[in-house]
Amino acid sequence: MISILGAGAFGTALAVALAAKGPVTLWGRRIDWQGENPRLPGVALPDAITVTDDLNAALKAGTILLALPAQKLGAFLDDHAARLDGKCQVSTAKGIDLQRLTGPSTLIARACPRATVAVLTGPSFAADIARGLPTALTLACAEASAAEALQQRLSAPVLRLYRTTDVQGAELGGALKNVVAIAAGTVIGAGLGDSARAAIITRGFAEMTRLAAHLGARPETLTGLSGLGDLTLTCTSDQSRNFRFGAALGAGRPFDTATTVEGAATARALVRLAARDGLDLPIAAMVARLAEGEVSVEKAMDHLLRRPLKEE
Ligand SMILES: NC(=O)C1=CN([C@@H]2O[C@H](COP(=O)(O)OP(=O)(O)OC[C@H]3O[C@@H](n4cnc5c(N)ncnc54)[C@H](OP(=O)(O)O)[C@@H]3O)[C@@H](O)[C@H]2O)C=CC1
Ligand SMILES: O=C(CO)COP(=O)(O)O
Repeated sequence: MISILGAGAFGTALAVALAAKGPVTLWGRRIDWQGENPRLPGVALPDAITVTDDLNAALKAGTILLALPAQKLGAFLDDHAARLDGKCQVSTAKGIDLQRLTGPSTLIARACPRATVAVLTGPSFAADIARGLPTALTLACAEASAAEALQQRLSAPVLRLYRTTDVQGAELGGALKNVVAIAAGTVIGAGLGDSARAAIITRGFAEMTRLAAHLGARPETLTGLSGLGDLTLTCTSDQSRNFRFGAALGAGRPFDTATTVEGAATARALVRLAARDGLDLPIAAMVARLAEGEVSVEKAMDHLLRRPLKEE
């Protein structure tokens, strides 16, 4: 049995895809809807999905997908560690915890030392998955045999999973691309053009790869679905909330603060990491300041352009 914890857009979309293979439990802390989840409008839920707010019922499954936002995951794991430990836990969160400065896999491993820890990430909008459009993702688990078993269990007719044992690389790809997507959105929202966006994507990718290698990831993982793949998607599509948030910043428009925008807190986490480890992460630093309203778009761009000239 599979349970998905977190009945947001992504948890619900994964439930729809996996329901093609068998029963799925979708848990939310507050289920105040019936039939159609307002976070994923226009999607009818198949009968194979049981929607519940009963965590004990959901935790009867051996495989647990954690589809919570990155900044909520740590406290959730702390609250429920005793019941979650020993299970196979697959996180879908794309972010770095601002307080603990780690990604989801380390949050799980610290809270639940006996758990099998995995990450499911890659270019995939919830709405695309839920509509049955083809999607390719990365399943990362340090234990090769568990990675293979999960790849089989979580692949579905239109959900094609590749596997890797580089958990750090896979989860950093997903977390860091959100920061670059905000920067790309800002460029477009401010009317700076497609050429400037290409520059931000490329230099953002260089920043992602540098940081990931520093944190022990394999650089080639970043060229896969979870890095380059998701970066490409998120920096070029209005479907992305991170991109839309950046576009609103760039255009000086307000943005709904209830929307999940993982890149904003992650950019702040990266600024702290950079200070801790003596790293140069100019794009993350710019996004953090822009998102906090500490600098204007003009000043931020000017600052990036005036950095010392260097080799590529
Ligand atoms: N949407 C997408 O296309 C994709 C999203 N992801 C990633 O998946 C993660 C979740 O995103 P997404 O589903 O889109 O976000 P949503 O904003 O759609 O939903 C977030 C969900 O998390 C729940 N939640 C928040 N805090 C808690 C908590 N403390 N305990 C229990 N539930 C909680 C919310 O419940 P409530 O309604 O009660 O607040 C809500 O159901 C993010 O890291 C995102 O980057 C990955 C790939 C694609
Ligand atoms: O991660 C995603 C697609 O792979 C979703 O991106 P947003 O959170 O920016 O909407």
